[in-house]
Amino acid sequence: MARRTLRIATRKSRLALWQAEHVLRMLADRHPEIEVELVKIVSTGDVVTDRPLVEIGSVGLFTKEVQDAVLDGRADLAVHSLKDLPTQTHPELALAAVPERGTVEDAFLSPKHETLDALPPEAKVATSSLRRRAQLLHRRPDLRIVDIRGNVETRIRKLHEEELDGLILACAGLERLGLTGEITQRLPEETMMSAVGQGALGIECRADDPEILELLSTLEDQPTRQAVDAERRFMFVLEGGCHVPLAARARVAQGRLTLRARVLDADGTQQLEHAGEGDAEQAVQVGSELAEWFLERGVQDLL
Ligand SMILES: NCc1[nH]cc(CCC(=O)O)c1CC(=O)O
Repeated sequence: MARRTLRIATRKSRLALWQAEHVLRMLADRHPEIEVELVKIVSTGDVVTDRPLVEIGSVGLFTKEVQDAVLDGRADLAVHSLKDLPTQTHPELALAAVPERGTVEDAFLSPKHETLDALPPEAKVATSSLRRRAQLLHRRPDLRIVDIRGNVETRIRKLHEEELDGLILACAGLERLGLTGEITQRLPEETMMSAVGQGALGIECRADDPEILELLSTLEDQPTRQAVDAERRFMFVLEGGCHVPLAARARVAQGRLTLRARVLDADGTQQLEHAGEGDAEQAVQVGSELAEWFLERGVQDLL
């Protein structure tokens, strides 16, 4: 390595810092000769917290500024929650490594109620995700879904302060922040299918930086990469950039990949679900084929 010090671009939230430090530790373990440091960046998604995510609307709200730091040379690599990283990749950046995935499921948090199904009629549940909102309403059309913004700790504070009956968050974030004590119920896939890339990290560097690409390849976990490749291709083919309530979960075992996906309308009135499978090495193809299945059934009209 010609460079003695590697700079990792990350957001400043506690979760983002944990994730960047996790990557830093993995790099330090594998390459003790290299110094690694963090470059902390503020993203639009962190600054604009008074408006619903859907309204701000642009993709890459949490990732663009962090990518910019890599593009203009302030950092050598960037660590993102893969869930937040648009499926349309920047032409000058490469998704150099996807490390082993953490917990994929969502969690239900509630100070008053023991399960999601035990919520009283018209209970107030907070989330800013279209996917979570639609799936909640599909199961419980009576629920009042309220928008919530801010980082994980802020949302948990609001849950307790603002008379909310429940909150949905990713288990992965809560585990990383040592907040599993806040989890009331881990939601099964049937109730709340996870987002594309949920629980996984994406590490980007400049596409024309072979030294860093090779170094980062040591962090790669192949089954995770195959799973998220299938999920991301599914979303890429279906979405074409607009936000729709969509969930997808791939699993890889013994070289086989199964991909299950769900598309809903905004109010969860209609839900379409289907699964596909194939050789894990054909992950991308499994993703596009499943997306085609949804397109053939007129899912665009649903959206
Ligand atoms: N958009 C917010 C975000 N992005 C990644 C995570 C948690 C980690 C993950 O799901 O991979 C979260 C918080 C949440 O959804 O609860």
